[in-house]
Amino acid sequence: MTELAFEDVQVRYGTHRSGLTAVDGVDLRVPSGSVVGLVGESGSGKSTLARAAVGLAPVTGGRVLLDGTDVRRLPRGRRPIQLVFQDPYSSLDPRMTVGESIAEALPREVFRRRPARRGEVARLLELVGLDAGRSGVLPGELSGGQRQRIALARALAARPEVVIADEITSALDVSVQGSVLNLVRELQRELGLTMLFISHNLAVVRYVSDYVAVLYLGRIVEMGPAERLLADPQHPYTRELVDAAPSAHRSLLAAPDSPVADAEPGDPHRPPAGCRFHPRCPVGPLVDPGRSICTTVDPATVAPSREHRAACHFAAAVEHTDSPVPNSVVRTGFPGARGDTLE
Ligand SMILES: Nc1ncnc2c1ncn2[C@@H]1O[C@H](COP(=O)(O)OP(=O)(O)OP(=O)(O)O)[C@@H](O)[C@H]1O
Repeated sequence: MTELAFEDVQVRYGTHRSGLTAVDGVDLRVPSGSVVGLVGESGSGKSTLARAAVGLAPVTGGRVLLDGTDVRRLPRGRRPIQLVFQDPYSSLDPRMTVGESIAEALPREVFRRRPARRGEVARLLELVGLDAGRSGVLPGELSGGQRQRIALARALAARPEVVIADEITSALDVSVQGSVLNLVRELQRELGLTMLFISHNLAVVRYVSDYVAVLYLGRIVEMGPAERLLADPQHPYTRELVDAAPSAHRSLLAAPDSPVADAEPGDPHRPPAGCRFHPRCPVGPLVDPGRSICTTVDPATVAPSREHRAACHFAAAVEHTDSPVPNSVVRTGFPGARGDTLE
């Protein structure tokens, strides 16, 4: 079992003058064997963070750590972090049979021995709920849900310690989303995987996650145990997401796969000064001009409790909107950032 940690990670695209900082100082820990759900609207940097973990996006600051070791220092040939994408076509070659695609991802010593290779492909197909006899079909002959199962099998073929699932059910019919999510949960538990599960759909995240982290304009604005955070969101942005999501009483499958908030998303090319959320915040200077601190001072994460934290000067005021005392006096890191613990 392995812990994944992002330590003050920054990802900047483009040049100094014309670029944008898609991920800006993210501290996030995915404890060994647990699922952290990462939510946030389109453009908040979710995929960029995922890609940074596997070297597909440029880490321009901070570090990504696997059990304390910078992923850039891992021995060559080791692929302990596997990324599964929304569109399985991006990871499956349409000209290769699904068996070939899975085999290709096996460790070299297994791939070289034909009987072992065959046996392993059959085992992986069964693991993801498909008939081992289907190894000869092409991805185009399969349904979207089946292709996503193949993509999962291919990711697992590499024997990862960490799986990052990036919107893996978003492109699927609502009718098959549930079965793929169930499979993901079963595999994660059975194999003891550490998982970062990315989705813009809060109902989906609620279903699979032990912890939830909320990303807004490249920054984590709140993190905590899933149940607690969703039942009692501290950051006004998280509250917006929770209010916009289908209620827990409604079926997951009935949940519309819609963005979690309707408001105009922030522009990462020109992030606002102070708190990045202040131009749309329902408890900030828009409603109370006395709260000008939000336009000038970037809020650190504040701690209603050790496990559950929000980066808001007036986090407590989300519930008690008359609270006059800025919470920004309490400055601490997120769970997992530099030695803090989630347990
Ligand atoms: N390769 C790239 N070059 C330049 N800018 C990029 C690149 N990839 C992403 N971006 C920009 O970085 C920001 C974050 O994008 P990212 O795809 O990480 O967000 P996201 O939260 O995953 O959104 P979505 O849910 O729409 O995929 C966006 O403004 C996006 O346009």
